[in-house]
Amino acid sequence: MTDAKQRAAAAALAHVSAGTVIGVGTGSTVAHFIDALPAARIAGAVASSEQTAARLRARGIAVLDLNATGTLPLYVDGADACDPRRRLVKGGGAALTREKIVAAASERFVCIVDPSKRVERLGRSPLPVEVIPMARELVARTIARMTGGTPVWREDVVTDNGGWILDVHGLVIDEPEALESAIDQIAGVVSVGLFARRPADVVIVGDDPPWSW
Ligand SMILES: O=C[C@H](O)[C@H](O)[C@H](O)COP(=O)(O)O
Repeated sequence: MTDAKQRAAAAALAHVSAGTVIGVGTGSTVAHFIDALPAARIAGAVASSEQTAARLRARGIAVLDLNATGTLPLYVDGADACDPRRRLVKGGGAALTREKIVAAASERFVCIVDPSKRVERLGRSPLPVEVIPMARELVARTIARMTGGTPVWREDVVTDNGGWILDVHGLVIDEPEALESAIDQIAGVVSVGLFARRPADVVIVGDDPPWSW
C-alpha cells in the first residue's frame, strides 16, 4: 500500500501553487505528501494536527495559525473511506476535528487515497466521533439508540483538543449528510468523522497510474 499512497501523494502536487499557504491533513498518505512538499515552494501550511505540524517543520515548511491566514486555496488530506460522491469517513488517526476545521476554511479539498479506501457505501470502516470526555457514555448511548451501531471507546487515545474518540461499528450509512447532522447535534459531541456536507472536491486514487474524479 505504501506505493499507492506515494503515487496519490505525488499526484496531489499538481494542485499546489508556489507561494500559496495550503492546509495539510493527517495520516500515512499525507506523510508522503509532506515529504514531497518542499519541491512545491509554498509560503507555508496550516496543519490539521500536531503530528503534521512537526513533520512540516522537519521538512522546512513554515506552520501558520489558521486565525492569521484567512481562507486557504487548497486542503490536501487522506481518508479512511470514500464513496462515489466523494463523501468521506475520516478520523482513523483521531485528527477529525481539526481536519474538518481546515477543510471548512479551504476553497478546494483534494483527497488522496490508496485503492482500498474506495467503497460503494460508507459504514464498512468504523465511524470516529470526538467527544468531550465527561459525555462519553451519554454520547455512546445516544448514538447506539439513534443508529443501531456499536460505539467503542478508543481508550488509548486523547486528541490534540483533549477529547476522546468513540468508533461506531456496524453502521449502514444510507444518508451520510443526515447522519452527520444528527450526530453533530448530540450534546458532548465535538465532531463526527463524516465529511458529507462538505465532501472532497477531487479524490486521487493511487493506482498505477493514479486517477481522479
Ligand atoms: O485522523 C486521521 C485522518 O482522518 C486520516 O486522514 C485518515 O485516517 C487516513 O489516514 P491514512 O492516510 O493513514 O490511511
